[in-house]
Amino acid sequence: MATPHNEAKMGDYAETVLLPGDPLRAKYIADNFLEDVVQVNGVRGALGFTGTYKGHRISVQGSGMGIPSMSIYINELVKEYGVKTIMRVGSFGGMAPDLQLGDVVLASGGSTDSSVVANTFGPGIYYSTVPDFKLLDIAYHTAKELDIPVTVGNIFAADRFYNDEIDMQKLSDYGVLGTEMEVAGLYLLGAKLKIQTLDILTCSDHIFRGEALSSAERQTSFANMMHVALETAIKNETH
Ligand SMILES: O=P(O)(O)O[C@H]1O[C@H](CO)[C@@H](O)[C@H]1O
Ligand SMILES: O=c1cc[nH]c(=O)[nH]1
Repeated sequence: MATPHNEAKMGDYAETVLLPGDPLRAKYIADNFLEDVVQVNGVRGALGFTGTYKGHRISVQGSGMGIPSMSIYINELVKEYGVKTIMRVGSFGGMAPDLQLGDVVLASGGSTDSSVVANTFGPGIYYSTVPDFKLLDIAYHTAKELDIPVTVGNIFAADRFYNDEIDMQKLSDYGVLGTEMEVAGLYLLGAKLKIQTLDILTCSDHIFRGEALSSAERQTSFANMMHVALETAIKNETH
Protein backbone atom coordinates (compact mmCIF):
# COMPACT_ATOMS: atom_id res chain seq x y z
CA MET A 1 0.00 0.00 0.00
CA ALA A 2 1.23 3.49 -0.74
CA THR A 3 2.47 5.59 2.20
CA PRO A 4 2.86 9.37 2.66
CA HIS A 5 6.44 8.97 1.41
CA ASN A 6 6.22 6.13 -1.07
CA GLU A 7 3.87 5.52 -3.99
CA ALA A 8 5.05 1.96 -4.69
CA LYS A 9 2.66 -0.97 -4.54
CA MET A 10 3.27 -4.19 -2.56
CA GLY A 11 5.63 -6.30 -4.64
CA ASP A 12 7.31 -3.33 -6.35
CA TYR A 13 10.45 -3.66 -4.20
CA ALA A 14 12.79 -6.63 -4.22
CA GLU A 15 13.56 -8.28 -0.87
CA THR A 16 17.02 -6.70 -1.01
CA VAL A 17 17.31 -2.91 -1.17
CA LEU A 18 20.43 -0.79 -1.58
CA LEU A 19 19.96 2.46 0.31
CA PRO A 20 22.07 5.50 -0.65
CA GLY A 21 21.33 8.79 1.07
CA ASP A 22 21.34 10.67 -2.22
CA PRO A 23 18.34 9.96 -4.49
CA LEU A 24 20.45 10.88 -7.52
CA ARG A 25 22.92 8.17 -6.50
CA ALA A 26 19.96 5.79 -6.47
CA LYS A 27 19.23 6.81 -10.06
CA TYR A 28 22.88 6.53 -11.01
CA ILE A 29 23.04 3.00 -9.55
CA ALA A 30 19.84 1.97 -11.35
CA ASP A 31 21.03 3.45 -14.66
CA ASN A 32 24.55 2.02 -14.52
CA PHE A 33 24.41 -1.25 -12.58
CA LEU A 34 20.88 -2.67 -12.99
CA GLU A 35 18.91 -3.97 -15.98
CA ASP A 36 15.17 -3.89 -16.73
CA VAL A 37 14.78 -0.95 -14.36
CA VAL A 38 11.40 0.41 -13.26
CA GLN A 39 11.03 3.54 -11.13
CA VAL A 40 8.84 2.60 -8.16
CA ASN A 41 8.97 5.81 -6.11
CA GLY A 42 9.31 9.52 -6.77
CA VAL A 43 7.46 11.05 -3.82
CA ARG A 44 9.42 14.07 -2.50
CA GLY A 45 12.14 13.24 -5.03
CA ALA A 46 13.15 10.21 -2.93
CA LEU A 47 13.75 8.10 -5.99
CA GLY A 48 13.32 4.33 -5.79
CA PHE A 49 13.96 1.77 -8.54
CA THR A 50 13.72 -1.98 -9.00
CA GLY A 51 15.70 -3.89 -11.60
CA THR A 52 17.90 -6.93 -11.94
CA TYR A 53 21.59 -7.58 -11.38
CA LYS A 54 22.92 -10.75 -13.04
CA GLY A 55 19.32 -11.95 -13.16
CA HIS A 56 18.60 -11.25 -9.47
CA ARG A 57 15.88 -8.78 -8.57
CA ILE A 58 17.22 -5.87 -6.53
CA SER A 59 15.96 -2.42 -5.56
CA VAL A 60 17.64 0.86 -4.77
CA GLN A 61 16.03 3.66 -2.75
CA GLY A 62 17.28 7.13 -1.76
CA SER A 63 16.88 7.61 2.01
CA GLY A 64 17.74 11.30 2.46
CA MET A 65 20.30 12.49 5.00
CA GLY A 66 20.41 11.53 8.66
CA ILE A 67 18.76 8.91 10.85
CA PRO A 68 15.27 10.53 11.02
CA SER A 69 14.85 10.61 7.24
CA MET A 70 16.38 7.18 6.67
CA SER A 71 14.18 5.68 9.41
CA ILE A 72 11.02 6.66 7.54
CA TYR A 73 12.13 4.80 4.43
CA ILE A 74 13.39 1.73 6.30
CA ASN A 75 10.23 1.39 8.41
CA GLU A 76 8.03 1.61 5.34
CA LEU A 77 10.21 -0.64 3.17
CA VAL A 78 10.03 -3.36 5.82
CA LYS A 79 6.48 -2.96 7.13
CA GLU A 80 4.67 -2.03 3.91
CA TYR A 81 6.79 -3.69 1.23
CA GLY A 82 8.23 -6.79 2.90
CA VAL A 83 11.91 -5.87 2.47
CA LYS A 84 14.25 -8.28 4.28
CA THR A 85 17.78 -7.01 3.59
CA ILE A 86 18.99 -3.40 3.48
CA MET A 87 22.51 -2.37 2.57
CA ARG A 88 23.26 1.31 2.86
CA VAL A 89 25.73 2.46 0.19
CA GLY A 90 26.92 5.80 1.49
CA SER A 91 29.72 8.31 1.68
CA PHE A 92 31.67 9.12 4.83
CA GLY A 93 34.34 11.46 6.10
CA GLY A 94 37.55 9.61 6.89
CA MET A 95 39.20 10.02 10.28
CA ALA A 96 41.72 7.15 10.34
CA PRO A 97 45.14 8.46 9.20
CA ASP A 98 45.68 5.74 6.59
CA LEU A 99 42.31 6.15 4.80
CA GLN A 100 42.42 7.64 1.29
CA LEU A 101 39.61 9.20 -0.75
CA GLY A 102 37.67 6.44 -2.54
CA ASP A 103 38.52 3.75 0.04
CA VAL A 104 35.71 1.33 0.90
CA VAL A 105 34.76 0.62 4.51
CA LEU A 106 32.43 -2.00 5.97
CA ALA A 107 31.02 -0.74 9.27
CA SER A 108 31.29 -3.52 11.85
CA GLY A 109 29.87 -1.17 14.49
CA GLY A 110 27.96 2.08 14.69
CA SER A 111 28.62 4.71 17.35
CA THR A 112 26.52 7.86 17.55
CA ASP A 113 25.57 11.07 19.34
CA SER A 114 21.98 10.52 18.16
CA SER A 115 19.39 10.18 20.90
CA VAL A 116 17.68 7.43 18.91
CA VAL A 117 19.63 4.67 20.63
CA ALA A 118 19.42 6.17 24.13
CA ASN A 119 15.70 6.84 23.67
CA THR A 120 15.13 3.22 22.72
CA PHE A 121 16.67 1.72 25.86
CA GLY A 122 16.51 4.51 28.42
CA PRO A 123 19.18 5.92 30.75
CA GLY A 124 22.26 3.88 31.59
CA ILE A 125 22.10 1.45 28.67
CA TYR A 126 24.78 1.89 26.01
CA TYR A 127 23.60 -0.46 23.26
CA SER A 128 26.19 -1.43 20.63
CA THR A 129 24.77 -1.22 17.13
CA VAL A 130 26.13 -3.94 14.85
CA PRO A 131 25.44 -5.21 11.33
CA ASP A 132 24.18 -8.60 10.28
CA PHE A 133 27.26 -10.84 10.52
CA LYS A 134 26.36 -12.96 7.50
CA LEU A 135 26.21 -9.86 5.30
CA LEU A 136 29.42 -8.50 6.77
CA ASP A 137 31.19 -11.82 6.26
CA ILE A 138 29.99 -12.14 2.65
CA ALA A 139 30.87 -8.51 1.87
CA TYR A 140 34.36 -8.85 3.33
CA HIS A 141 35.17 -12.02 1.40
CA THR A 142 33.53 -10.68 -1.77
CA ALA A 143 35.78 -7.63 -1.63
CA LYS A 144 38.82 -9.91 -1.23
CA GLU A 145 37.72 -11.99 -4.25
CA LEU A 146 37.19 -8.82 -6.30
CA ASP A 147 40.59 -7.49 -5.19
CA ILE A 148 38.93 -4.41 -3.74
CA PRO A 149 40.70 -3.24 -0.56
CA VAL A 150 38.29 -2.79 2.34
CA THR A 151 38.71 -1.62 5.90
CA VAL A 152 36.36 -2.98 8.57
CA GLY A 153 35.58 -1.09 11.75
CA ASN A 154 33.63 1.37 13.83
CA ILE A 155 31.84 4.31 12.16
CA PHE A 156 30.37 7.32 13.96
CA ALA A 157 26.90 8.52 12.92
CA ALA A 158 26.67 12.25 13.68
CA ASP A 159 23.28 13.90 14.04
CA ARG A 160 24.76 17.14 12.75
CA PHE A 161 26.85 17.38 9.60
CA TYR A 162 28.05 20.77 10.83
CA ASN A 163 29.23 20.72 14.42
CA ASP A 164 32.28 21.74 16.39
CA GLU A 165 31.17 20.16 19.65
CA ILE A 166 32.12 16.54 18.97
CA ASP A 167 35.71 15.56 19.69
CA MET A 168 36.39 13.74 16.42
CA GLN A 169 40.08 13.40 17.27
CA LYS A 170 39.22 11.50 20.43
CA LEU A 171 36.85 9.20 18.52
CA SER A 172 39.64 8.60 16.03
CA ASP A 173 42.08 7.89 18.86
CA TYR A 174 39.63 5.21 20.04
CA GLY A 175 39.65 3.55 16.61
CA VAL A 176 36.64 5.12 14.91
CA LEU A 177 37.40 5.07 11.19
CA GLY A 178 35.16 7.91 10.06
CA THR A 179 31.86 9.69 10.24
CA GLU A 180 28.56 9.75 8.38
CA MET A 181 24.99 10.26 9.58
CA GLU A 182 23.08 6.98 9.56
CA VAL A 183 24.94 3.82 10.59
CA ALA A 184 23.71 3.49 14.19
CA GLY A 185 20.09 4.07 13.14
CA LEU A 186 20.41 1.52 10.36
CA TYR A 187 21.72 -1.18 12.69
CA LEU A 188 19.25 -0.30 15.46
CA LEU A 189 16.36 -0.71 13.02
CA GLY A 190 17.89 -3.92 11.70
CA ALA A 191 17.69 -5.37 15.21
CA LYS A 192 14.23 -3.97 15.90
CA LEU A 193 12.64 -5.02 12.63
CA LYS A 194 14.53 -8.35 12.37
CA ILE A 195 16.08 -7.64 8.99
CA GLN A 196 19.65 -7.90 7.72
CA THR A 197 21.53 -4.60 7.56
CA LEU A 198 25.02 -3.55 6.52
CA ASP A 199 26.61 -0.12 6.02
CA ILE A 200 29.02 -0.09 3.06
CA LEU A 201 30.77 3.23 2.63
CA THR A 202 33.15 5.13 0.39
CA CYS A 203 35.51 7.76 1.80
CA SER A 204 34.35 11.02 0.18
CA ASP A 205 36.59 13.30 2.21
CA HIS A 206 39.11 13.27 5.02
CA ILE A 207 38.01 15.45 7.86
CA PHE A 208 41.47 16.04 9.35
CA ARG A 209 43.40 16.47 6.09
CA GLY A 210 40.73 18.64 4.42
CA GLU A 211 40.66 16.53 1.23
CA ALA A 212 37.35 16.03 -0.57
CA LEU A 213 35.78 14.55 -3.69
CA SER A 214 33.58 16.99 -5.61
CA SER A 215 29.80 16.42 -5.40
CA ALA A 216 29.87 15.10 -8.99
CA GLU A 217 32.68 12.69 -8.05
CA ARG A 218 30.73 11.60 -4.95
CA GLN A 219 27.83 10.61 -7.14
CA THR A 220 29.82 8.65 -9.68
CA SER A 221 33.06 7.39 -8.12
CA PHE A 222 31.51 4.67 -6.02
CA ALA A 223 31.97 1.73 -8.41
CA ASN A 224 34.02 -0.40 -5.98
CA MET A 225 31.42 -0.03 -3.24
CA MET A 226 28.66 -0.88 -5.69
CA HIS A 227 30.37 -4.05 -6.90
CA VAL A 228 30.85 -5.23 -3.32
CA ALA A 229 27.21 -4.44 -2.45
CA LEU A 230 25.68 -6.04 -5.54
CA GLU A 231 27.79 -9.21 -5.41
CA THR A 232 27.06 -9.47 -1.68
CA ALA A 233 23.34 -9.17 -2.41
CA ILE A 234 23.28 -12.11 -4.78
CA LYS A 235 25.57 -14.31 -2.63
CA ASN A 236 23.42 -13.57 0.42
CA GLU A 237 20.36 -14.67 -1.56
CA THR A 238 21.92 -17.91 -2.76
CA HIS A 239 24.00 -19.00 0.32
O1 LIG B 1 26.28 10.06 0.84
P1 LIG B 1 25.20 9.69 1.82
O2 LIG B 1 24.74 8.30 1.64
O3 LIG B 1 24.04 10.69 1.82
O4 LIG B 1 25.88 9.78 3.28
C1 LIG B 1 26.54 10.89 3.85
O5 LIG B 1 26.34 12.11 3.14
C2 LIG B 1 25.35 12.92 3.81
C3 LIG B 1 25.99 14.20 4.27
O6 LIG B 1 26.58 14.89 3.22
C4 LIG B 1 24.83 12.09 4.97
O7 LIG B 1 23.69 11.38 4.60
C5 LIG B 1 26.02 11.20 5.24
O8 LIG B 1 25.76 10.04 5.96
O1 LIG C 1 32.45 14.30 6.51
C1 LIG C 1 31.46 13.68 6.08
C2 LIG C 1 31.44 13.11 4.80
C3 LIG C 1 30.33 12.45 4.38
N1 LIG C 1 29.29 12.40 5.23
C4 LIG C 1 29.30 12.96 6.45
O2 LIG C 1 28.32 12.89 7.19
N2 LIG C 1 30.40 13.58 6.85
